[in-house]
Amino acid sequence: MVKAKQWVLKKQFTGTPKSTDVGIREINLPKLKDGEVLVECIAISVDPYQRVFISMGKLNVGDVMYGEQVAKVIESMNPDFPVGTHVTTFGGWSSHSIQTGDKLVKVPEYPPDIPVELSLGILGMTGLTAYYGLLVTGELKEGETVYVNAAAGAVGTVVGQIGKLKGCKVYGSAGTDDKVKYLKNDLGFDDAFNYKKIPDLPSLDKTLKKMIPQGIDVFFENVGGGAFTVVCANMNKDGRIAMCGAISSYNSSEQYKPEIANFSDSFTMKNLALKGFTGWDHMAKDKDGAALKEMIGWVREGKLKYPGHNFTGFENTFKAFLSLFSGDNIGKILVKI
Ligand SMILES: NC(=O)C1=CN([C@@H]2O[C@H](COP(=O)(O)OP(=O)(O)OC[C@H]3O[C@@H](n4cnc5c(N)ncnc54)[C@H](OP(=O)(O)O)[C@@H]3O)[C@@H](O)[C@H]2O)C=CC1
Ligand SMILES: CCCCCC(=O)/C=C/[C@@H]1[C@@H](C/C=C\CCCC(=O)O)[C@@H](O)C[C@H]1O
Repeated sequence: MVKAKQWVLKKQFTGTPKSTDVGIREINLPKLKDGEVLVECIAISVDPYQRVFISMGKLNVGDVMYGEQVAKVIESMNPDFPVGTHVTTFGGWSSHSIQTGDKLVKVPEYPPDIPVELSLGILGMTGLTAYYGLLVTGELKEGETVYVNAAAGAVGTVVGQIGKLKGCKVYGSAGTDDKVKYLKNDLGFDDAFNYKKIPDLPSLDKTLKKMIPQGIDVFFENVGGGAFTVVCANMNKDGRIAMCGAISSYNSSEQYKPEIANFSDSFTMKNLALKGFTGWDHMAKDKDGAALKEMIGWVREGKLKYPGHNFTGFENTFKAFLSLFSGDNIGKILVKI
């Protein structure tokens, strides 16, 4: 009999999640039935949407925390997924789980120098969100100017690098001086700033005007809040906003803040386009995985770096999750089991 460790929701989150809102339990998993496999988790992905799922009421108290993991098949009653197969699956924050074939995606046969964990980051949901958001939703063209916030994160680091690969000017903001240095010195951003050092929205406007005098063509929005209006005011005619997320609101219970001012000045007069998207929807439409193939090629050729921070040990999953909101780390955050 195999025991599985699971993180479960003990109390619906209000504000920043607390350690008392979740807990670890151990359960005995039943024997496999035909078509099922037993997977052992290699790494768990912690992602901001997992916080939003709680606000949306998608999880009940007692449910296993939702999320994607990369795992290895260790017992199989499904010939399509023999023992040893590496898969990604929404197995949640669990050490072991029983899955059916329709809930599993085989990790592609990567070259030996590419670790399977990248299927949760640059070669998975966050990397592909950057790719599709910038190139498909944002319709980025060579020579244009991109601005991305949360730029030193899992999605932001990839947005900036793809922007540079496409021959564009790339600017970003992040919450520490070390992150800003990393963006400029290691990832090739043309410039970046620490938004925590900007005292108010008029100062943000001045910063953007000085740093990006040519104006922004594609705004890759990860953060939301009052800065949104200011960035839009610094966009060029026919600019596109790829609305990826709004992490600044995820721990807030205020639902309707009147934050969009000067709507007509920016949107009507400059013909701006605002489009939301999920990486997930784009992936489902990209049937032959053309984006993933291109990303694997760029990683192999050393054209894309994949910074990340690994927490070690199942018991550190919640700590890893909280670090998304405190902004302590650069790149994709994973928990290695
Ligand atoms: N549409 C889609 O399909 C997807 C959307 N997303 C969205 O993309 C965004 C980034 O996700 P991801 O790359 O995984 O996460 P990150 O790796 O970027 O981690 C989150 C970062 O957000 C910043 N942050 C946290 N709280 C705040 C705040 N209150 N104000 C400003 N910045 C904050 C922190 O960096 P800093 O130091 O800069 O503050 C932190 O490091 C999120 O909004 C997420 O929901 C992600 C994946 C898919
Ligand atoms: C749930 C809002 C999250 C905000 C943006 C974000 O981080 C998106 C990430 C997606 C994520 C969630 C996708 C869909 C939510 C469905 C809600 C519903 O009504 O069922 C995940 O699927 C991968 C990312 O593409």
